[in-house]
Amino acid sequence: MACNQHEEVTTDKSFQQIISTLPVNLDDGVCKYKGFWFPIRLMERILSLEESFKCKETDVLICGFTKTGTTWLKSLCFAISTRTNFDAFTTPLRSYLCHDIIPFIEFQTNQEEKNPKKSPYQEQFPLFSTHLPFCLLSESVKSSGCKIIYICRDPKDTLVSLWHFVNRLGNDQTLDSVFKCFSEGNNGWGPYWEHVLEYWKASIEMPEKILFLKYEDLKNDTVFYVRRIAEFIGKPFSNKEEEEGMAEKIAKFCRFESMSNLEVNKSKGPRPHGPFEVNNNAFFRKGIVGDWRNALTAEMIEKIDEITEKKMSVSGFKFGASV
Ligand SMILES: Nc1ncnc2c1ncn2[C@@H]1O[C@H](COP(=O)(O)OS(=O)(=O)O)[C@@H](OP(=O)(O)O)[C@H]1O
Repeated sequence: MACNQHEEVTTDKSFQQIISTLPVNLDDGVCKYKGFWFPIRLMERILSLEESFKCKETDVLICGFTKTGTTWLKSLCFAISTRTNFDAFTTPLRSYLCHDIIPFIEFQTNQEEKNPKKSPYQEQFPLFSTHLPFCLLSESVKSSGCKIIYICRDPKDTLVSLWHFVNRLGNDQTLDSVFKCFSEGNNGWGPYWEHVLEYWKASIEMPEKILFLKYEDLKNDTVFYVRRIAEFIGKPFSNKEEEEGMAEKIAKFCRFESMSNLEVNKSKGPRPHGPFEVNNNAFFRKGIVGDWRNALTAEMIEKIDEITEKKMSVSGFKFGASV
């Protein structure tokens, strides 16, 4: 079976067989595979991608756990890749939600749709995205010269963002229940800490292949990271672009205040998003660092910090801004 950008995924009995053996949490609609939990409805697609997603040298895969800033990173990467002038990236970004320009590969459920739509921009600018953990990326992703850009975020902000998001989906869930699920690692694509650690370790082993970013760093100095991403994908800013202030223009256009105010991001939807239907504005809430202080209880903060310390301290990895 082939599953790449050009070929179609079909139902496979062996995938069904694997899925039937996986631990399942029916309350949350997730099953566990290779240490991570995934929505059952996406599992066949995920297995297929793991087996046969094909990458080219020129592809860039944008990766991140849910609610860590993938929408923002997509807009930045798209703008950086497509920039020839201001209109070249602002026109598409004014017309489409980033997730429609660069869809998550596991959300393209092409069992339902015979010919899954690939964004027209992907033909020209090979950007793809996924929430999948590093261990489930296909052999082709790992062995081809394709680049990976990963974003992570403070787990407390990720949790709070997730809680608001699930409520925007109409799943009336208390902070307590989302906290329990997140801290136990049972939510889709979780556990979060292992997700981050895998990419972090891989980025140290292969710095030329994986660029590891933090939401907080991007917030502190977006222009610096716009330049960093451009260099990483082999498209550094020319002297002329520097004189024109292109990196600054991209950072400014993609910042939360402008993206969340675009008509397409304010009012369009609902749209399919993996196993859910969601309005575009669900991807834009506050876009700040440290909002957990307004939501989490002292016990929750203590518990998340404790898990972070336990799981991350050996690696030397620290969440939050680098400086
Ligand atoms: N442009 C820009 N700049 C800064 N922050 C932004 C931006 N766009 C979205 N956001 C905030 O990112 C959070 C959503 O994360 P994701 O985009 O990864 O969500 S998703 O996984 O794609 O559903 C969510 O964070 P919270 O505001 O804390 O909920 C969004 O508001």
